Amino acid sequence: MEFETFEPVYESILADFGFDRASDERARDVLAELTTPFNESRLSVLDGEHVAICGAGPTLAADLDASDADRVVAASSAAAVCRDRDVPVDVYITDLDGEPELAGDLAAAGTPVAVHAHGDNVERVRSVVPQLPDGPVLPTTQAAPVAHVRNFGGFTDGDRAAFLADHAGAARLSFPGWTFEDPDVGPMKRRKLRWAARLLGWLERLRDERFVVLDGLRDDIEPLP
Ligand SMILES: Nc1ncnc2c1ncn2[C@@H]1O[C@H](COP(=O)(O)OP(=O)(O)OP(=O)(O)O)[C@@H](O)[C@H]1O
Ligand SMILES: Nc1nc2c(c(=O)[nH]1)N=C(CO)CN2
Repeated sequence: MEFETFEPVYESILADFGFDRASDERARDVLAELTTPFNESRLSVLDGEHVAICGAGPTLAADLDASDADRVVAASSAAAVCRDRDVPVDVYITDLDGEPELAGDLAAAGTPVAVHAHGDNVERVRSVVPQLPDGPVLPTTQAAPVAHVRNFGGFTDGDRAAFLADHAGAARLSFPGWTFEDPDVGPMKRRKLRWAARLLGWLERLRDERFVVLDGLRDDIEPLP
């Protein structure tokens, strides 16, 4: 997705959470300084494939057992569940919120790691990114892309994973480990998951696909943009 298409939605997210665009831009610029251009041919493993976009909800382990996807994109701590179940991760998406060792281990194994910088994680970007090998790191932003820092659309790690897989040509997306109405998440996470649902609703319309994970929710989520 082009940033011009995403920008009005980004502005609504900023307004809803009270996030500051200039802080996102500063974080993006720090990430640009700490990284080198990512060779996007590394994402071609997703092209034409049925890609599982793994979320960190409580059903992930069981959903993985039942999944017939060709490829796995793991969002944040979902990658730890994949690792524990010996499910290989093809692409890892993170804002470095969880275990920083996961990003290091996956990048060391050559797995593409999409590292996201935003206004509230710049210190983690500064401490973790210099430890990662250059080639597998795909730097991302939710603000306007600059230099080699990319924005494929999306907000939370999970829905950004879906927008990235879409960009990489995935033929079908499924969503193991996604629970939008999760009683165990706090109010902030709940709000973020609402946005994730809206963003996935937008993406399924753009792709002319129906994501089963949204069944029963569509009447309830405000359409974007
Ligand atoms: N019930 C759920 N609880 C947590 N994450 C979920 C759930 N359902 C889906 N997800 C997706 O899984 C992703 C990874 O979740 P995790 O809790 O590891 O992330 P996080 O680092 O806090 O993510 P984010 O910062 O993007 O909110 C989330 O970004 C979200 O898109
Ligand atoms: N500024 C800012 N941006 C974000 C944040 C956040 O907490 N602050 N959280 C995200 C996903 O959890 C994605 N983007």
